[in-house]
Amino acid sequence: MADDYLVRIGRLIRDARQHRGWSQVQLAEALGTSQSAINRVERGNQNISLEMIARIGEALDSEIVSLGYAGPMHLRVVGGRRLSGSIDVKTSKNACVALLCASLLNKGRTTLRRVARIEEVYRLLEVLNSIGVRTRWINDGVDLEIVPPAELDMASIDAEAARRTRSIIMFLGPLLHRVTEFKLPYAGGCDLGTRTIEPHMIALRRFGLDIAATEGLYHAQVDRTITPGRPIVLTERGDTVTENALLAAARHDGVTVIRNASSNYMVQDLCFFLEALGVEVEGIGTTTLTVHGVPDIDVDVDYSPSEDPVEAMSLLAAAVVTESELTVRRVPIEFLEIELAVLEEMGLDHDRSPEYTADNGRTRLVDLTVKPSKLEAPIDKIHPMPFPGLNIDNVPFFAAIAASAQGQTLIHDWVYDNRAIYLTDLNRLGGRLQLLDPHRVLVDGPTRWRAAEMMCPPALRPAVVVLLAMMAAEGTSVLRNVYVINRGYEDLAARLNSVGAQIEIFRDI
Ligand SMILES: CC(=O)N[C@H]1[C@@H](OP(=O)(O)OP(=O)(O)OC[C@H]2O[C@@H](n3ccc(=O)[nH]c3=O)[C@H](O)[C@@H]2O)O[C@H](CO)[C@@H](O)[C@@H]1O
Ligand SMILES: C=C(OP(=O)(O)O)C(=O)O
Repeated sequence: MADDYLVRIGRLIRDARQHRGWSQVQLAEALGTSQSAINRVERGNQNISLEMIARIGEALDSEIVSLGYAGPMHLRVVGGRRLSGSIDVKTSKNACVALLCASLLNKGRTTLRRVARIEEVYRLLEVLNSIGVRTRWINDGVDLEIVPPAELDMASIDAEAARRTRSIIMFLGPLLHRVTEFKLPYAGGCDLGTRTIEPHMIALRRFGLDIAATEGLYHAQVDRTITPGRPIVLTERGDTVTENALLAAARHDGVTVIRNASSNYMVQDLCFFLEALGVEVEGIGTTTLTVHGVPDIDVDVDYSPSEDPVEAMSLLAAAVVTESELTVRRVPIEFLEIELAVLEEMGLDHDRSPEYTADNGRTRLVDLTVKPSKLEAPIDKIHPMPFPGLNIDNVPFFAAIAASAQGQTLIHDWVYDNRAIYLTDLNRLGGRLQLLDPHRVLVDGPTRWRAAEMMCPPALRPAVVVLLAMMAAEGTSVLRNVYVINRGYEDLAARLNSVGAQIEIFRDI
């Protein structure tokens, strides 16, 4: 029995080490011991003290053993502090998840640079690992290396991890080229109301994919005699549906035309990656994409996803609500132009550096310095549109910004059934937001924010908006259960602390 525990603890340590991207030698050096000792520990052949487990956990920045269930993460925010200095935008959640799915197209090794270390990525890695894909963090845990097996083990899929993310839906496009029959758990994710997958089904049917949904599973069957032929016209200009169609087209032996395609940032990043795989894509950045498929992709590819415009917007909003001067570096400006035009009309004072190129060699970046400004409510309503409109995921940040402005702002989030409703959580912090209907919120500003203790709304962007308001509120606030924030932001608390915030992470015992 004791031996069994040693083996299990050894396995946990090995996983945590690999997750960190360390070799046994590196861990041994950090602990002042030998590689052979680490090897014995990982194989369960070494009695190990609690003190040693704690030291290993510390070295690997990972809690190896917790008492019972490791409780949810909470944040304690001491608000009213001004931010200052500069902060870098990380790579985007939405491109990273698409690229992880896209790695299934490739028989060779895929290396993705500076992948966001976020829960959404971790869930997809768990799923990939469970079906036999080897992944490891390299270069001090910064980059990710992905090597698919010759045959995928779909029967062993980690259904629990899969159900926690909607992005799993993007396995369909690549998988239809690898397996003729498979089961995939229903796509999950934030609670934003109904999110149909019908447009995905309609697009992928053209590649012979037939899906029956029963008992929490999509039962997929592929008829390889069916090929797209005439152009695929998407019924919605959605981001992931466009990506799924691209992923299916990438290995289709022929030319596929996709119309009403999203030209949003993550789609562009995926197109650049497909080009690196040798798949020619015409029309990148437009709503008609022409894909010259390559049936057999076997290359060692190295790609750097670009920076996240939604994280850039979040950081910019943090500066606005805390009335700070803050430089947000590596802002993908093309995907934030409309937001900035609206903010400029509201009176936001900011400087932009000359443009420079992201590591993908394509996306244009700037450094943006936001200055404390007297904001006025915009005359027109704030509402999203598919790119190049105001980004759907940036809309919630306008609720916090509007609350800082003088006057009334109408926010119309037509996209999601539930998301606008969560914005009224800001009222617990002194906001004056009136829900006109499930999609429209009238925000009265300016706001004298006050501290509060509350549960995180179960939706990523509204949750971050609440956190920003807590940063603006004098006193100590508590935000409970922040998994949804960690789903999309890497080390947000620590990074905000690095520019002057005071946010402490704590957990229930
Ligand atoms: C992993 C990823 O990339 N996620 C993004 C992606 O999700 P994803 O592409 O999965 O978004 P959905 O397909 O759920 O679309 C979002 C909502 O918009 C509606 N809709 C969309 C397009 C359209 O032309 N008409 C229309 O009505 C859909 O019915 C749905 O209710 O796009 C969303 C909308 O930009 C973003 O919030 C998500 O962050
Ligand atoms: C809704 C979002 O993403 P997802 O598609 O991952 O739920 C988001 O990023 O705000």
